[in-house]
Amino acid sequence: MNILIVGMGYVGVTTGLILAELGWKVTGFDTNEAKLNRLAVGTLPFYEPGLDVLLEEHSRAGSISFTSDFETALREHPIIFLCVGTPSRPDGSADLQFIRQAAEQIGSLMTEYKLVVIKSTVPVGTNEQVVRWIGEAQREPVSFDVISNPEFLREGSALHDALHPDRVVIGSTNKQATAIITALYKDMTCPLIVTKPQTAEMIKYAANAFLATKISFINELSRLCDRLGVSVTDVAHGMGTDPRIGPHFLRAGIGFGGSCFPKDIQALLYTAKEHGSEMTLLNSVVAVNQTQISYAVHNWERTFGSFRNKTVALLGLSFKPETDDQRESPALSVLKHLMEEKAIVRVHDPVSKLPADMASDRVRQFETLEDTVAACDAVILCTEWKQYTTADWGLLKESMRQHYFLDGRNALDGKRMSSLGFSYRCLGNP
Ligand SMILES: NC(=O)C1=CN([C@@H]2O[C@H](COP(=O)(O)OP(=O)(O)OC[C@H]3O[C@@H](n4cnc5c(N)ncnc54)[C@H](O)[C@@H]3O)[C@@H](O)[C@H]2O)C=CC1
Ligand SMILES: O=C(O)[C@H]1O[C@H](OP(=O)(O)OP(=O)(O)OC[C@H]2O[C@@H](n3ccc(=O)[nH]c3=O)[C@H](O)[C@@H]2O)[C@H](O)[C@@H](O)[C@@H]1O
Repeated sequence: MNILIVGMGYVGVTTGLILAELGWKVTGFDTNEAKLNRLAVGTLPFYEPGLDVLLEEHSRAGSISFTSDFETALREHPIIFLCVGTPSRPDGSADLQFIRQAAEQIGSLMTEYKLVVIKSTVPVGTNEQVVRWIGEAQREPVSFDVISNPEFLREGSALHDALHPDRVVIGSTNKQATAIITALYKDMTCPLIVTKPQTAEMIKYAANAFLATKISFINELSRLCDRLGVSVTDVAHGMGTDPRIGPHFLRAGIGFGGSCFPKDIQALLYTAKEHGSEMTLLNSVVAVNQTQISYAVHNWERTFGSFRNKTVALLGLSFKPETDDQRESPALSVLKHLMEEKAIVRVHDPVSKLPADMASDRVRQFETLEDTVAACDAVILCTEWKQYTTADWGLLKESMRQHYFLDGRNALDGKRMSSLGFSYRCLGNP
């Protein structure tokens, strides 16, 4: 079966490569020609471990290719996956303009049956809306189906997550469409959950909202742990061994960021408001996350003093390790705070670049960890890249002016750092 993927971002490229890996012939389309050109020569437009190898392999084998000719591609592919972005509008609602564009283009150009699969994260009711958009754009009636197939991969481990998902969710009311998508995923060993499109759409938002809730829960608890002299890491371990709670997403730190949790929570809250439903808990999840960075910074200031005119090494720019994605990155919020406080900031990230509008003679990015920490008064760890957690801090400390280590991800062993001579502070671990 030939599959056309519309939208060559993190999800589109990963989905395309996974489907190629499952044995299907895939073509990628994007309105951004520069992205297509890069992909066509085997270069990923973003950093994601392992995908480059698959891209090279499947490009060489001819199982994946890229095109900017949508009309021809549509003719040659019976199945179309929509993987375009669904960013937040200023009011928090999901902006469906890219979904609509793609749907109308499909409708206006299709001349025979198509199965449209919505992989993007979209609010409940979008599946029916896409059916209307395609139908209205058709020049003459041609049959088609639209099914929902939300994606649950994480950036940084996209390849593993997409190849070994915990479940595949399919929102479909049509037997023929369900049979086609089931055949596509026949080699996946995980449970296949077939449900109504609206339920599939809600499952995606519910999963992200619940994961974010776990993070805000542990972050709020970490503030109390700080006051009580209790280690939140030990508490998370103790509670996480209960299988009803689980050990994941209980790492306290400077909060969640990324292209999805913040926007998806806002979209769910907007849907709730639209339907007159109050989501008190989810509003609090947002509130905790929004105040977590200022909590962390003020906590550190109590140990370190004011950041004014101090030289600080800020480690990590991306919203989590193993990605170059800086969307809603807590690291950038910490950096903004340090800039407001007139600190001198030496920035490092293994793959992510300092945004040009944040660079100045007081804020510079350095290539190596050694250069970054040299003559610094404090290190602030914002993103727990392995390079930072496994570094030889005993050696790095030698070149620092003062020896404060402020760990925004509770990623290092506090006892060990103290034994190396650091004044080590993290969150919820007094
Ligand atoms: N990034 C992630 O880890 C995950 C994202 N999602 C969801 O998947 C969707 C895509 O997310 P990302 O891949 O991160 O987005 P992205 O922003 O990396 O990529 C979106 C791509 O769509 C392209 N595009 C926009 N309009 C188009 C059109 N009409 N035709 C063709 N291409 C078009 C853009 O040029 C861009 O390359 C979103 O709804 C997101 O919420 C779901 C699970 C994981
Ligand atoms: O819809 C999406 O886009 C995706 O959103 C998240 O994936 P992602 O945002 O890539 O990364 P996560 O590993 O979930 O981390 C999100 C944020 O939470 C933070 N986090 C995570 C876990 C934790 O215990 N504590 C914590 O602060 C991370 O540092 C990061 O800033 C979900 O985990 C995916 O299942 C989902 O598909």
